[in-house]
Amino acid sequence: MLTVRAPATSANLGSGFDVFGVALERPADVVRVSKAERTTIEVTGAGSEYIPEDPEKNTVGAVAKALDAPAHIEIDKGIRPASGLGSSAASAAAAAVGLNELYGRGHSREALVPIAAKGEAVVSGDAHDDNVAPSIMGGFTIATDDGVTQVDADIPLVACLPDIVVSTRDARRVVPERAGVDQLVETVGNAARLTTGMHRDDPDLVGAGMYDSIVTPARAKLIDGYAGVREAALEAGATGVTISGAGPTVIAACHEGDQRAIGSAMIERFAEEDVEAQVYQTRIGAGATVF
Ligand SMILES: Nc1ncnc2c1ncn2[C@@H]1O[C@H](COP(=O)(O)OP(=O)(O)OP(=O)(O)O)[C@@H](O)[C@H]1O
Ligand SMILES: N[C@@H](CCO)C(=O)O
Repeated sequence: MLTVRAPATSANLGSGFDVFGVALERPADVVRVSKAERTTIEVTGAGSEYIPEDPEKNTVGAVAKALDAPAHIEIDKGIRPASGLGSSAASAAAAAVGLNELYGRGHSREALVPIAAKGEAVVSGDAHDDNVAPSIMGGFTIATDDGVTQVDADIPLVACLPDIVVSTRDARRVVPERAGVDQLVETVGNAARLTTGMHRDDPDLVGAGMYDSIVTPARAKLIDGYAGVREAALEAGATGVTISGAGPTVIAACHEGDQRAIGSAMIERFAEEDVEAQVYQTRIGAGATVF
């Protein structure tokens, strides 16, 4: 038997829709895999009552199939589903890393990314890699059709998860089909600033690069109180704030020592909308770890 801890992730970071992602130091899923004749799945932990154990419907089932690695897979969820924190991707990433090792398949971490993404296709209809890439490889990742570029980065973050459910499938329906040239120019500039900020471990540059005027405003309508929470986080010292993945988590970049004040401000602002929320004081962290 093998045990793997795979971290939550924050995809998009505003200017990098479907491309950028970061691994978060916490929360995480813990997945145990043991060889079996056929794949069976057991799920416990956060939101487990909403997660199917049928291998055709759980992200880890698709991964076991792709690796031709039937197994009994126990998933202990530390990441609530439909959170915008890459919950379904973390399980898929953990299964890919664990089954690859258990069956000695010999794939590199980068080669496991498209395999884990097959799990994402099961739940969102699309095999995007921007959550599985950082969950497997750690740090800041740039996932394109040509592969993944990974940068080790260290930026303090605050992830505020409100008690609202937004499924990736629904959040993808509101993404605008077109953008103007002005918006594209602005987005390229912000994405470049964010990438440079990651290389320099510079929270100001990363925060400034998190601004996006194309996808985020359309999705903000699915999160009660988003504009006020963003404003409150910025007033409390955040260097940038955006929607994490497809939402509803709101993610803020900041300087060391500012996380507590920012987290409290975000929770208080959600409370004014009668929305309960929880905060993770976190930072960019490592990828899946085998025990
Ligand atoms: N192992 C799994 N862990 C979590 N959710 C799963 C898993 N397998 C299948 N699902 C299903 O996936 C859906 C949640 O995935 P979704 O992509 O909407 O959210 P997310 O993974 O938290 O967020 P995001 O991709 O926006 O960061 C739920 O319907 C859940 O039942
Ligand atoms: N890039 C994806 C991440 C969610 O899985 C989205 O925003 O729809």
